Amino acid sequence: MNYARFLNAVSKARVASPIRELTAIQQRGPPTLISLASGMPNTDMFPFIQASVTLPDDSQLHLDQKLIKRALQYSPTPGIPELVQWLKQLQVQLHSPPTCSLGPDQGQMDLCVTTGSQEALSKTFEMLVTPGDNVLMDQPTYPGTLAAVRPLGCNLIPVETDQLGMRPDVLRDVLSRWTPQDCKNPQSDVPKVLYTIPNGGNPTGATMSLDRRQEIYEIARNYDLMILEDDPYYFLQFERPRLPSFLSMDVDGRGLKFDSFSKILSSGMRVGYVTGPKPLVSKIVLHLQASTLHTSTLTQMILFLLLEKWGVDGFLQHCDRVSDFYKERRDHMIKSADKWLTGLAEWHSPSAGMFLWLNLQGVQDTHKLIMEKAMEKEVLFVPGNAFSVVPGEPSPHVRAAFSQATPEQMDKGLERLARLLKEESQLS
Ligand SMILES: Cc1ncc(COP(=O)(O)O)c(CNc2cc3ccccc3n(O)c2=O)c1O
Repeated sequence: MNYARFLNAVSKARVASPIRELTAIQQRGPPTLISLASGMPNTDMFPFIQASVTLPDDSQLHLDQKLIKRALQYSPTPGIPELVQWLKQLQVQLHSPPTCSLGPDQGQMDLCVTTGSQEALSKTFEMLVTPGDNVLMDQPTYPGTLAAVRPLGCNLIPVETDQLGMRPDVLRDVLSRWTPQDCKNPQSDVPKVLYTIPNGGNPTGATMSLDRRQEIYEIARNYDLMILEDDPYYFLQFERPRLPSFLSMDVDGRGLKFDSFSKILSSGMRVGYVTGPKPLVSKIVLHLQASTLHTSTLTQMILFLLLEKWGVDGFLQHCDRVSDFYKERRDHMIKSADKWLTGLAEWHSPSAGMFLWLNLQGVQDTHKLIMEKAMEKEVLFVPGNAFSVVPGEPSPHVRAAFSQATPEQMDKGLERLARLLKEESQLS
């Protein structure tokens, strides 16, 4: 892979921060190392002596006086080494990335901890996108990604999805404006980046079939596309075994995988990790060095203590429990949808994630209906136009989340929506 083709001028101009490099050297150095280099504060002045977190089995994660001093101090930008190592081993065990066997400059698998996958996504678009670029995206898609990429002045090209995720036939049709040879022409405006949410898509709940993943990867090879695999719902796949990731089939080193602990351990801890080719992950690290410096050391330490205690098997058992929890809530939501919305809306039962994508019959655009009328009925959804790649495009859809509401609240909420739809149809 020629990674220089994908970096924009800003990212090419990023160089290592000498101070951050010294932090890394100092942290790797022997205890006998005397450093008068870094401006790290003296931890003796921090008013925190110990910290403990209690787990469901009443066991404790404990940061003693020595550990908490480290946890309250600056740490390496890519993440605290023990957490980075644990996560790399997790990726190898789950995905067997072909990129592990590539050389460092050829796309060897690397990984960086980020402050939520949202930070990784925004830094990645800021690394890859130049104003005027054509960028391929799931349609509809996650508004947080649209918020990150839209201001960069690129041309977002929607690629329709259905209940099986991004449609390869539509992708081929979109790309037919160019030829595969165009990717060898630096002057061509052929797209270089494809963004997709393969599991439990936000907002559609769609999970991409294996055939489509393989077909889309081949299209990406043919047009030399980078695949941004936004995957916060990977562990919320309700069926096992989980479907293979793009990371697991990435023989070229053309993918970046964005993982998150938000849906499985804590959204407020703000810990995500991006896995991908070393040349690109290194550039993301440089961007972090010039912005957040690193994800909270304290948060990383608490997370690592938990993962070290659980081990991979224990972690995956926890993920299975979480997945089963959302599968049961999906069942409640579908049962209520069948009861109240049959004939009024259409939907597909999601096989992952926490969202149901409702197509409201006879409604041209749900925005006004939801923001005004539904509020009167005291029920809230997200109107479909919030997820459209094309700004302001009307949508007959609403996104319903089954993550927090109780089964009774889901049932009452969909009943209220049904009543609203019936009233509207009588008025029209
Ligand atoms: C596809 C996709 N990619 C990345 C992210 C970001 O995850 P993180 O940074 O690792 O926590 C998300 C999080 N999605 C949402 C977040 C959220 C936060 C407050 C309130 C509402 C929220 N709603 O509705 C969301 O969908 C996502 O769905």
